[in-house]
Amino acid sequence: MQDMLKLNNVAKSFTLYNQSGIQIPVFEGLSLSVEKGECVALAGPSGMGKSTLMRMIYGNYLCPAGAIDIRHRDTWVDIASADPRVVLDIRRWTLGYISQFLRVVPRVSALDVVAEPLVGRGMKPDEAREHAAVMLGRLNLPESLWHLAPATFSGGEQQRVNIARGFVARYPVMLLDEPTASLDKANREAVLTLIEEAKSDGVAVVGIFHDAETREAVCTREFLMSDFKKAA
Ligand SMILES: Nc1ncnc2c1ncn2[C@@H]1O[C@H](COP(=O)(O)OP(=O)(O)OP(=O)(O)O)[C@@H](O)[C@H]1O
Repeated sequence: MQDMLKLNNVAKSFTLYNQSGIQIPVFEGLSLSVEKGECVALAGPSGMGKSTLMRMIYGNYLCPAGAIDIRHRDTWVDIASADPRVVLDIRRWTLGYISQFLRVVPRVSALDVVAEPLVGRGMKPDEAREHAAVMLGRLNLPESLWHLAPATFSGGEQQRVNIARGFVARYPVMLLDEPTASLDKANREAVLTLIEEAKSDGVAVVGIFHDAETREAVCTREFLMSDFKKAA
């Protein structure tokens, strides 16, 4: 199988500049490869750096040591050192990220929030909204909410808008940070089906799933973060 993501000797510490420059070591010497169709669960106790690693892969946190290589447009690109314009192109076409919380934009309807990744790829807005409607329907979001801005939605409703937005366009690599955290059983099942479909399409998935049942249902392998814990 083909590798899609390769982390090589990655390390991370935080420096708290407003608290006497205290250093918080997180992990070091971390290497991980993820192939097409795999779903790797980042596992390990709280505070081991699971969310931090996700944000580094997405390019939100700096990567001070090592490389984060992603297969983008059939060439390997190191996100850790890539030009910001290249990172944006990677996010548009190659790397999707479903965080725990929806970034709510005032006055933009749920339908348009979900359609946006497709519009960003050049699809006509009406056609993109049709795809968005299908995805919101699959995630059981009541049609009465589709034309409202998600700011007033419940936690579970916002999470489903976020998931619909993440799955409406196909990304060859996906990062999922607790995608089922606020969902009931029926909606969790809907999300698991979307993840299974992505895997069947060859998407390489990296996820954090605190719920063991969900993890066992979709993950092909666990990656234990505590093996790379950096000593204080
Ligand atoms: N922006 C930040 N600034 C300073 N320290 C941070 C920052 N983000 C995370 N940390 C620290 O890095 C460590 C790892 O945090 P992280 O949230 O990645 O852990 P986690 O394994 O995802 O935990 P959990 O399972 O509880 O969500 C923690 O000690 C945390 O305090």
